[in-house]
Amino acid sequence: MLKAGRVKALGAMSGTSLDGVDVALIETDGEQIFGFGATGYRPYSADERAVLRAALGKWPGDDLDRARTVVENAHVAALSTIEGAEIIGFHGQTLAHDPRGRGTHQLGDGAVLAQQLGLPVVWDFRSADVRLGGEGAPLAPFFHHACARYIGATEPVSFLNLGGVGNLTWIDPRHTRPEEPGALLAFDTGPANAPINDLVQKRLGLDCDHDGALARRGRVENGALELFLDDPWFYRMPPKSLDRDAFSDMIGLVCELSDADAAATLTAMAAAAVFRGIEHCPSPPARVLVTGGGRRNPVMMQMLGAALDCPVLPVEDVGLDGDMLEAQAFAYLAVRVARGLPTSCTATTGVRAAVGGGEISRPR
Ligand SMILES: Nc1ncnc2c1ncn2[C@@H]1O[C@H](COP(=O)(O)OP(=O)(O)OP(=O)(O)O)[C@@H](O)[C@H]1O
Ligand SMILES: CC(=O)N[C@H]1[C@@H]2OC[C@@H](O2)[C@@H](O)[C@@H]1O[C@H](C)C(=O)O
Repeated sequence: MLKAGRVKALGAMSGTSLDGVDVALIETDGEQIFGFGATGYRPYSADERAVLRAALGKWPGDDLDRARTVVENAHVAALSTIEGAEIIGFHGQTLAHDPRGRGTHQLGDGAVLAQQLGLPVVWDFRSADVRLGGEGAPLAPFFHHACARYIGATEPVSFLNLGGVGNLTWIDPRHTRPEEPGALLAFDTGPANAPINDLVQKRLGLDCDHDGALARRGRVENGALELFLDDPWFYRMPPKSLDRDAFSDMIGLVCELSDADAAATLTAMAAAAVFRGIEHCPSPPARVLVTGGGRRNPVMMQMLGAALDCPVLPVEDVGLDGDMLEAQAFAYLAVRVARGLPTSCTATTGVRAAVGGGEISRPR
């Protein structure tokens, strides 16, 4: 049993951009955040990344031995650099996500980590939600609610994560519990950095359009942008979630364009997807707080700022760490699971009733 009151929880996240493992310590009772602690990052080597990339789209039962070893070893290496944790939240590496079909698949065995690290590990956060009819994603929204209260927000605010995929959480912080009706609305907005990374990787051998350098020199092709926004995804009501590669053929929309115009157009698509998403919110947020790697792309941030009617700010402006928010989220959610508190609800994943997702493995 986890001791009552505040605990130090360590979270680990390996996101859809396959860059590496983020780890972060937080102090929480599963409801309130009391403070943030040490953080760490363990990048995947080029070889490891290639193994993971080759495993994308695979399901349990497929041959995943090499990829599993990469994920588990990188997590043990990252997590063992941080001392003082009483419990670990381990997200794993999403390989496939098809909540209305085959389910959702995060690679990595929490029991192996518990054994190697000597601590209880909460993992497989998404499956229970999917079994109850939910999207299984996004799961950070309950943590975003706690963050909104931690920063003292008093009116509706949104958190926007710009990772490989984008996801948005609208929060009314006047509700004390995240599962209360009216407290939250959350959903994936659409593709964010993944198509830009794929484009510059394929054409130029680069990892990303660093600082938006390429997009800054390009011109947005409005015809391609309009075709993109015609996708039925944008007319679907939230909650809704995406697989990393769900929009991978959008690169086809920019294949005739120059490198700079293609990058500018894909960046505009990521921003327009957010703009469309905000229209689903119950009321306009007073500010949009941006987390994830996309907040470092000034072109994407400028496009968002121009399209939205409220300040669009990196989460650092309110004292949070935009590189670590997802790792912190899974630390927070681990404590909620251990305490029997829900981690998602109808407004965040469409699940039939609020549910606590996650399996707990203890060292033998
Ligand atoms: N300086 C920068 N300029 C432009 N883009 C950047 C910069 N820094 C990071 N990025 C983009 O952010 C991406 C990483 O974002 P992040 O770490 O939030 O993704 P993730 O957590 O793997 O994804 P997800 O949240 O979808 O699981 C990089 O792959 C890159 O595309
Ligand atoms: C299935 C899956 O891993 N989804 C990720 C992905 O990356 C961003 C977006 O799509 C979000 O829905 C989710 O991650 C964050 C951490 C979440 O669950 O909130």
